[in-house]
Amino acid sequence: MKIYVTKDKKEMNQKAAEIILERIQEKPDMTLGLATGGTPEGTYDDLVNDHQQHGTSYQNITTFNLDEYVGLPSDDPNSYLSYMREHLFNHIDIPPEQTNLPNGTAEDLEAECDEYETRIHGHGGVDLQLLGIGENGHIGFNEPGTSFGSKTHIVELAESTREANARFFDSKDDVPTHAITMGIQTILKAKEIVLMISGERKQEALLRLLHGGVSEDFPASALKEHPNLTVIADEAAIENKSVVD
Ligand SMILES: N[C@@H]1[C@@H](O)[C@H](O)[C@@H](COP(=O)(O)O)O[C@@H]1O
Repeated sequence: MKIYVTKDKKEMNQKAAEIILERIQEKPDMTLGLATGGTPEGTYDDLVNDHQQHGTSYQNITTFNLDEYVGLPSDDPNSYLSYMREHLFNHIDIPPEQTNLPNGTAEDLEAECDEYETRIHGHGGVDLQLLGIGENGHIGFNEPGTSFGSKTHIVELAESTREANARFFDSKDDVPTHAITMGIQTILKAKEIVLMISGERKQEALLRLLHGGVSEDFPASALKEHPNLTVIADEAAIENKSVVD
């Protein structure tokens, strides 16, 4: 595991954008795994700025998002498809048919999960997966207790996750109860993983990731066994500097 500590969230986001841009330069038809939430917003802003200023092209890039809520129409402002359009897709030259998210309104959700998993691997897998982390250590929407062997599946969201995500909705009751998420095994198959961790609320999760054991009680600990993991944490996520020494 490689770890970078940045002064603040802005620098954390910039570092992740730099890594993504380097990989695009090396492989202009790469497959990018994308995440949502508050953490990567600044990274998407940086990619959009770079596209506008330096013209980095996404014409040959394919993206696969980690997850999507169940039951939100795709044009709902809180769907992850809307998030991705607002923060990235509408501002770069990626053809819409090369952007992939699970369909949370599919009639047969189980079949949708199988199809999404097959689509990812049929495409040759993810080259670089961008990740955030939940306060309880969830990655994607894989809550504590999820099998490390899991593939794309339907999950019931933990109350704490619905509470944490309520800030994007009018109230907690509006947060969907279920989501489709890549499984932990799906995520681990990415050739490279970049995990961003920002802010005081994530201190415990970072501490546990760096110093705890590998256990299904803490989904992010699965990442410790990945051969190409980069963690980018801002200073606010570090309670005590010695944790990264
Ligand atoms: N499904 C997403 C995750 O992909 C994200 O990493 C995490 C942290 O979110 P945030 O970055 O807003 O703290 O929770 C959400 O529920």
